[in-house]
Amino acid sequence: MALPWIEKYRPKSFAEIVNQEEAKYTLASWICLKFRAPKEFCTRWAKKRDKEVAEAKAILLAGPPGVGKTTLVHALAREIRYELIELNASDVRTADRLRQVIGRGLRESSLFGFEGKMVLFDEVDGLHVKEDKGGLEEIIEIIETAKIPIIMTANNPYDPKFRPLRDISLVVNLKRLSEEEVVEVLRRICTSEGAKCEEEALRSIAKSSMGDLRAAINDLQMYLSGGRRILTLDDIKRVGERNPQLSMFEILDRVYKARWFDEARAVSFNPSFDWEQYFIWALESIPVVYKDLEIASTAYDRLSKADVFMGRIKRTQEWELLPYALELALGGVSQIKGKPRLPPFIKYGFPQRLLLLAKSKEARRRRDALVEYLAQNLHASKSVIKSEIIYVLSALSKNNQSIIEKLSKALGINAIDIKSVL
Ligand SMILES: Nc1ncnc2c1ncn2[C@@H]1O[C@H](COP(=O)(O)OP(=O)(O)OP(=O)(O)O)[C@@H](O)[C@H]1O
Repeated sequence: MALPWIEKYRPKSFAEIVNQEEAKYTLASWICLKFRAPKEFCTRWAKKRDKEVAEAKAILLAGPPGVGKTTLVHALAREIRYELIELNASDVRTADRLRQVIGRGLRESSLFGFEGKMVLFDEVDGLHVKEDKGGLEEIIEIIETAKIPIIMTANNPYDPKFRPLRDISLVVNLKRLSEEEVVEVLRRICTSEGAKCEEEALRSIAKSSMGDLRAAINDLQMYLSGGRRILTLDDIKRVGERNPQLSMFEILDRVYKARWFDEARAVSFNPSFDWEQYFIWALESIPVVYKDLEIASTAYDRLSKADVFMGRIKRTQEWELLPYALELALGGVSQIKGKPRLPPFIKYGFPQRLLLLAKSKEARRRRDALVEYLAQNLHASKSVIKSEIIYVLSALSKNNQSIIEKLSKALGINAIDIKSVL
């Protein structure tokens, strides 16, 4: 099963993480000063004695995408043999949910001889402070009271709304990787994949990645997909200097017309590949491409299985399942026994579901404004407004035009538009 290379080559130890020495020293020092950690690890990495490190209640790793924030925390957990409880913004959506997940993680005893537990809040800047009611406060509360290491990551923690989080944490900045460092990692991957990669080709990939190692590794895997063993600068020029940002029409075309499984699968390495969009488009394009009912139903079956995997990955963060989901959704939809020869030009339609959403966008915006206004003024949650109040209001306003006029005035939206969403 082909694992994405960013997972296959994810560093397992501190030493394997390229650059980021400052971050490694700070993180290790904090752990060694405040928690239990193996002596050899502390001797090697805990080089800081600053007061601010010793006093930090939590660590906030900040830096651009793909420079090793998440990898650093995973490697740390492994080095000190701690079990990692990993949370992302969707787990933190409400304080209750967060308490539930953390509580369960901390209550359950560790198997496999872990020495302790630690928590990673990945991408805390993905929290929508306003909607994620109580999520931020709850993280702060957990940090204040926790007896275990709590580490967060963020691309941009400098937004004023995260001020309270910054105030109780030590912000550790990770550096953007240099072109040279990116080339070095790519070169190592080429060697272990048994591929001959021209130095200039790797340099070109590194240059366009702008220090994002994840993007660079994904690009390399895309260029070497389908079992290719040689990569030259010409190959890269042919495909396009920067990764081709494929439109959804091109993505579908590549999937359906792929000659072999890996070729279809390679579409996912394209930086513009968006799983959720692909799903919507594939769902509607299957009957356009496969006229034969049996073939179409096999394709649907595989797509739906992929969706089950994706749902499970989102819920449980079991990323090891990702290759299975992608292979079913791409290779599985593309390579079906008895599939007829496809015509050179297929008219993929723009999905009806997306069209409908686009058409109703303005109406939804007005409705959202109304819901927001009512929620604030009636001190009720948005879901109560949507499920109950709106209907009452709609019924009342039928015989009482003044309600509409008052709302129209308060919201600055004309009365006809208000009426249309009630
Ligand atoms: N400093 C590094 N050394 C070696 N490999 C790295 C480094 N940074 C990133 N990588 C590679 O890139 C992949 C992505 O890295 P990681 O998930 O840690 O990025 P990140 O900084 O957390 O990015 P994001 O903010 O987008 O989540 C890793 O699986 C690893 O293969």
